[in-house]
Amino acid sequence: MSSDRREVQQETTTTVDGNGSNSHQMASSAIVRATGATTCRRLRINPNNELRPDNYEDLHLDFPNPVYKNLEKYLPPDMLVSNREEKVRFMTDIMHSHLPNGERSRAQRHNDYRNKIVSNYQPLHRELYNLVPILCFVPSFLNAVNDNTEDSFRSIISEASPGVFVFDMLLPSFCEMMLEEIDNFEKWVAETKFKIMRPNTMNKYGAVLDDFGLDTMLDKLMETFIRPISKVFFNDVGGASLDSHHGFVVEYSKDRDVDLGFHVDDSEVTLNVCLGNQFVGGELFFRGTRCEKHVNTATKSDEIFDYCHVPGQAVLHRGRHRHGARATTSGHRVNMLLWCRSSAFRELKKLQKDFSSWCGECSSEKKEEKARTFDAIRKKYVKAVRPPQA
Ligand SMILES: O=C(O)CCC(=O)C(=O)O
Ligand SMILES: [Fe+2]
Repeated sequence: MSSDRREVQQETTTTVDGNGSNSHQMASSAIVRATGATTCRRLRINPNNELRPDNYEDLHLDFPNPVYKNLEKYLPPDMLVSNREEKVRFMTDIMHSHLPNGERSRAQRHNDYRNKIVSNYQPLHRELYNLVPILCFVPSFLNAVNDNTEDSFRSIISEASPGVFVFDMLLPSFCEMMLEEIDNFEKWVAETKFKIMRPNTMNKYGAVLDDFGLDTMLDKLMETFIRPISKVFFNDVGGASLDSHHGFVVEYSKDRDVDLGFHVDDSEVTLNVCLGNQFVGGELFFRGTRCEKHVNTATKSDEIFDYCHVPGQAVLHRGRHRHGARATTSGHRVNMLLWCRSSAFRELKKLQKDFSSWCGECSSEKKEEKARTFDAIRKKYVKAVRPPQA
C-alpha cells in the first residue's frame, strides 16, 4: 500500500511509541516523584545548585544519565562524599521504589534485557561507542556548534518548511561505520536467535541503538549537539531542557518495512539522519504540527511539505509535527533517529491548554478569537459614535 493512500485512508494520526522509550519517559517522571518524597528518603528538600554533579555515563545505569545528574543535587551531604557507584546505587533504589509496581518490573525486565545484549554482543567498531566529534561530523556542523550562536546555526541550517530544519551533519565514513555496526548487530541477532525489541510500534525492522550500548554516545549527541540547536529553534517545546532520548535505526527495502504511515513521534524534538545506502523513494511527508487535542484536524495547504532523504543530511523537527515516509521503491534505506524528550516540558504541558506557539490549529483558533473580539469592539464603538437618528 502506498503511503499516499495510507495517509488518506488512515484518517487518524498515530502516536508512535518506542518500546524502550517508555522506561525513559517513566524515569523522567519518577524523578519528580522521587524529589517530592525527599524527607522520608533523606534527600534534600531544595536542590544544592552549587554542586557540580558527577558524570555517571560510563557506569551501567537503570535510568538516563541526566536523571542521575539532576537527582544528585538533592543528595544528603553525607552521601556526597561517597563514591560514584554508591551514589548511583542509592539514587537507583530511590527511583525504583517510587515506580508503580507494574512499571518497576517493566523497567527491571528492560534493564535485564539490555544487560544480556551488552554482555554478549561484540561490537565491530568500538570507536563508535564514545562520540568523537571529528570522526562523526562534517566540519561546517562542528564549527557552528562550537560557535553556539543563532547566527552560526542559521549559517548551516535551512528551514525547508516552517518547523522543518535541514543541515549536513554526518561524515560518509561515519555513516559507513554505523551501517556496518548495525549489520553486525543484526547478524549476531540472527545467529544467536536473540529476540530483540523493535524501535517502535510501527517498525517491524530496525534496531534500538540504546539497547546495544550506544546510549552514552547518543546522550552526548543530544546534550552537546542537538540541545543547543533545539534551544534556538524549538524553545517552545522544551528544546532547551531535553533530558532523555530514544535512539534507533529504521530500515526500508522491498523485503523489510516499505513505508511508514502518518504519525507523530513520542518526542519533543526528533533528529532524523539518513545513513544511506542506495535507494529510490522514501520521501518524508510533513503535514503541520498539532497538539494532542488537534492531532486529527485538517491540513492547511501551506503545511504540505515533502522532503527527499540525502545520506549524511539531518532533518530536525518537533515530535508533534505530523509526518510519514513514502515507500522505498528500490534499494535499501537506513535512517538513524533520535527522539529527544524534555521531562520539564511534559510536566508543564499538563497544566496548559493553549499551544498556539506551535500547534497550527490552536494558532488558527486564537487568531479567529482575536478577530471576533476585535469585531465586537468595533461594532460597539461604531454604535456608540453613530449620531442619533432624527
Ligand atoms: O523513515 C523515516 O525517515 C521516518 C522515520 C520516522 O518518522 C520515525 O521513525 O518516527
Ligand atoms: Fe516519526
